[in-house]
Amino acid sequence: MLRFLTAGESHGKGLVVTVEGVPSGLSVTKKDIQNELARRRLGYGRGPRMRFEADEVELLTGIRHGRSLGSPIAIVIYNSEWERKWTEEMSPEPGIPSKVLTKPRPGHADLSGMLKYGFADARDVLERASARETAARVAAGSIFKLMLRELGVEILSHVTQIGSVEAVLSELPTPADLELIDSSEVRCFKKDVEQDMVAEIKAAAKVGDSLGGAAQVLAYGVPVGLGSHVHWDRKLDGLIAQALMSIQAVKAVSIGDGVEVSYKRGSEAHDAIFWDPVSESYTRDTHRAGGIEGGISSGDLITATAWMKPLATLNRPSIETVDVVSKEQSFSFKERTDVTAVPAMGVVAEHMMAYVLAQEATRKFGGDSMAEMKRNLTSFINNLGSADSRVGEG
Ligand SMILES: Cc1cc2nc3c(=O)[nH]c(=O)nc-3n(C[C@H](O)[C@H](O)[C@H](O)COP(=O)(O)O)c2cc1C
Ligand SMILES: C=C(O[C@@H]1CC(C(=O)O)=C[C@@H](OP(=O)(O)O)[C@H]1O)C(=O)O
Repeated sequence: MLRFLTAGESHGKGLVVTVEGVPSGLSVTKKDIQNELARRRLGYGRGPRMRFEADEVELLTGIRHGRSLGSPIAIVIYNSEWERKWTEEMSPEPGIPSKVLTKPRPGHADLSGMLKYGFADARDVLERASARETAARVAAGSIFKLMLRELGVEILSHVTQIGSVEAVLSELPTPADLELIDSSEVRCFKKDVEQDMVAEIKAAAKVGDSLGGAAQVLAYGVPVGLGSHVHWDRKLDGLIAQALMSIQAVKAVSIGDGVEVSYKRGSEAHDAIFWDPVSESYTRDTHRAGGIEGGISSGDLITATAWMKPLATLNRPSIETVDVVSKEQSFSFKERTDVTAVPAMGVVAEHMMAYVLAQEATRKFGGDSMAEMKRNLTSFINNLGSADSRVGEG
């Protein structure tokens, strides 16, 4: 089964990710991974770190001469600041930190993590809770995207909301629009809204505040049949929701028209089915269900939206908290922070969607090599509708 595991602290030496179950023969280069990591650093409103963080990648195992071997792939992403600033504070050697953080930040994992793991220093929690970890997810996800591309699937994302500014689209972006989206300061497909979003971020930054928002992920070319209706934990919509919700600060996820569809009547809420004699396949001219019915991909465009809360750390005296030693009412310690990270969250969401789809594709089409997996997919597609020969008889 395809799976991945990340390790690493935000200000440690680096992040590590191990990816297991990638078939042999997939073309993977360091450049492919670096390109996706560079996309994650995009977005107006990020803090100072994204200006110097280089996400330096090292491919340790599982890839030889640019192709996967079918063995576990291990990747390291070095943290650019480690050598300069963090060798003492984050040292694995026995010792005492020079600064102990005793005023947990509301909205972060600090206090719950300290209580759960028995720490008196919030840094013991925040280093791992930080969304720095999403760089490792994107490194893994870039491999899943390459796998999916071989199967004809392309995934993209775009920002649909920052703070109170929404981008209402008449047409959804396609993979051909990805470059245009990435060239937007806020990764917004609607150019006339982009400047309003930037203005909203500037206004929040000016008063030391933060913003949330939303990004939509679209997966084109997903074949029918990923996920399953037979068990609750195999439903594709459930798997996507979990993957996107696991991204730091994401607080809501919808599939297709999601919340919006609940306001409609049934007659207006579903995607009618048509037969296209040219392509000899079923088609839909609306995408309300987000490409998933009964937990199974329908062959239609998959869409999901993730909503992010306004970031909890502020560039001004923060939200009230308690000092865990003195128990005195206080303000949380100050950490470097982004004003908003919605554009980056969209990129991370793409890669988490890629994980779910690649994992389900592996489950459905199997194979130890990419060639075998592609043969299995082609055979499945070519035989669609012919599985039960009794249909149409009697
Ligand atoms: C790409 C990205 C960057 C983030 N940057 C910050 C940040 O600079 N400051 C902050 O307070 N939270 C930031 N967050 C959110 C926190 O990591 C998150 O709120 C925290 O770990 C608590 O998790 P929860 O909000 O999911 O409960 C970021 C999240 C993402 C996805
Ligand atoms: C490091 C990243 O994001 C970080 C996520 C983050 C948080 O609290 O989640 C807080 C900030 O950390 P720092 O204090 O090191 O600047 C962000 O920069 C990254 O995305 O690579």
